[in-house]
Amino acid sequence: TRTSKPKRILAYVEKHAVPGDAESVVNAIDAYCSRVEWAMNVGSDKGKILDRVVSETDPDTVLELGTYCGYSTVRIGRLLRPEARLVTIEMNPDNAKIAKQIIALAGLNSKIEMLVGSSSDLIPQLKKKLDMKTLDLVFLDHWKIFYLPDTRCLEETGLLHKGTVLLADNVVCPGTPEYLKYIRNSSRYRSEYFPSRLEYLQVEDGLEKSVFLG
Ligand SMILES: O=C(NCCNC(=O)c1cc(-c2ccc(F)cc2)cc(O)c1O)c1cc(O)ncn1
Ligand SMILES: [Mg+2]
Repeated sequence: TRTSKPKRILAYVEKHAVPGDAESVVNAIDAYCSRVEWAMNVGSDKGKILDRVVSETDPDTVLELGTYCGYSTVRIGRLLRPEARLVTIEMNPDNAKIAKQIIALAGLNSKIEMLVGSSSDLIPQLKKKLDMKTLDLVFLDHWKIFYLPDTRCLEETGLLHKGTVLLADNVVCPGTPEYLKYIRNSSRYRSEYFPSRLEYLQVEDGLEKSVFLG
């Protein structure tokens, strides 16, 4: 069947990355998306901020909302300790299929579990499905209108603990106004904005880091 952008990204990664070398997978996707065709990966500028937050948090359990091709999944997974676990939720089954192959090529299958479906359906199941005690880090990068309802759901399902870090992509572009308004005005979070650039472009964007205070 006709190729899709995720399929073209996978083909490029298969050709240019070193199997088992997660860093080379990240670099291959960045090379393709900066030279050939733009794609909605968090990218290398915001990716460096993501790397710093992941390293400082040193999480045992991570939830990613919005896998797409698995760029940030691999970017986060490559920094996790062997016993740490990352669950990533992707709504689009075609994207999930590509992401699974990219995650496998990066050699990160043992740390990463992908769930395909809507975050609002799957978050309530996380607690029992994966014996998830609580989450140390949540990376929000799916549909921007879902950031707030899914954060409320995470609170209500008891998946957040004192110190859980929420890191939200695209709070400027495309923008997540309702989420920002809630999280910056809530006494249950301490938030900080990290200004950056939209992936592969000169447009402003940034990440919002919010620590749950319990
Ligand atoms: O997660 C689902 N889509 C990707 C979300 N991500 C984005 O939309 C996204 C968009 C942009 C972007 C920025 C500027 C621009 F001009 C166009 C797009 C950048 C990013 O960094 C993103 O992350 C999804 C959930 C669902 O329920 N059904 C189907 N798809
Ligand atoms: Mg994004």
